[in-house]
Amino acid sequence: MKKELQHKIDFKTKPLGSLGMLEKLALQIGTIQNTLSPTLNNPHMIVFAGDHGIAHEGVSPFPQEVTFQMVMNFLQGGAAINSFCMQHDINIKVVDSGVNYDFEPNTPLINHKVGRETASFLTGKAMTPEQYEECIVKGRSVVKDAAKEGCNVIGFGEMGIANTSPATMILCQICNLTIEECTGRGSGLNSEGVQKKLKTLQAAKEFHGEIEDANELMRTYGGFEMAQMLGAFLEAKDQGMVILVDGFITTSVFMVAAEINPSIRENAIYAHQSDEGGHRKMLEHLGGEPVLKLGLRLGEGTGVAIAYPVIKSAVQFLSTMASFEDAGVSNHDEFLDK
Ligand SMILES: Cc1cc2ncn([C@H]3O[C@H](COP(=O)(O)O)[C@@H](O)[C@H]3O)c2cc1C
Ligand SMILES: O=C(O)c1cccnc1
Repeated sequence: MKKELQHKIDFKTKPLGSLGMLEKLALQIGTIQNTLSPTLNNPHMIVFAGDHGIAHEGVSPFPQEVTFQMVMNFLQGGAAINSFCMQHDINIKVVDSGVNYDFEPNTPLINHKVGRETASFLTGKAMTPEQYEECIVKGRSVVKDAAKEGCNVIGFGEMGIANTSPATMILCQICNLTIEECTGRGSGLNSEGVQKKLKTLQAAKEFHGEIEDANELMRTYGGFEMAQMLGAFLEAKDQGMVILVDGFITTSVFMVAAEINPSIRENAIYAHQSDEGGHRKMLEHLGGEPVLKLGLRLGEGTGVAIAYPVIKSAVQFLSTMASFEDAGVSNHDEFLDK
């Protein structure tokens, strides 16, 4: 199929390779769907939210309650991710994976609460084995439901005050880097704040040591929203979906998914490169080329939603552009740079 797709791309009425990255995306999406005429159907953005015990250690400039306050904001349509999903007709769903707040029973949330917050990974494992397993199952079920609605392209977002800290621990372990090389400002720490975060994460690293097993790594450091996202990534691969990968936190989860199932990389499009320093290192590790580089450092899935129209353009040219033959355009190749 790859060869036929490349032929279809090369014989469109344009100089060879002139649509740049769109050509790579068209080839990838056609290969994922095993067709010369891929389509993107019912795009979904699933935002997982959860609270973190490590938030009490002063690793974020914001208090924990911002997690539930932002969840309310998502539900009222007022967050950045709502704006961009609305702009591009992306179906947004919000999951309470483990927020430290009692939402009203009729709140339009997917209620997958596993706990009120994880345990602080400074002094133990963030999750029990049972909580971790529950997260994987619940994350998978959200994607199964999206698949039933005809969704074949999906992205994930997250909300969880302090979650750049577990993402940092995961990066450090998988890429074999020092905590110093992986720690950044998160949602806006000043340099003094970064030093405090660094010391806390270094202490956690000393406490836990090396963790080779990917599931154990997520159970040790991850949030409920991150572990559910891991289940969701694995399910999206099993469903053959096009998977859109967002920023620093989401990509840390994706790296764990790629340790568990390396072939998931074939389905992944890296929406953007975040301004959080470690994100570039994650993309290098995965061998991923970001679609956009806009200096975003927000999360929520915003990079995915903003990149989505570009990804749509890749499928669009493949399905609607004429070939040289169709259009009667001459395709001389005497001086062609091949
Ligand atoms: C108002 C607000 C909205 C956000 N939306 C996403 N994040 C982002 O910031 C958090 C991670 O950064 P840290 O580890 O420094 O706490 C996550 O919730 C992430 O999604 C936000 C953060 C804030 C404050
Ligand atoms: O890149 C991200 O996803 C990110 C960066 C900083 C804070 N929150 C999210």
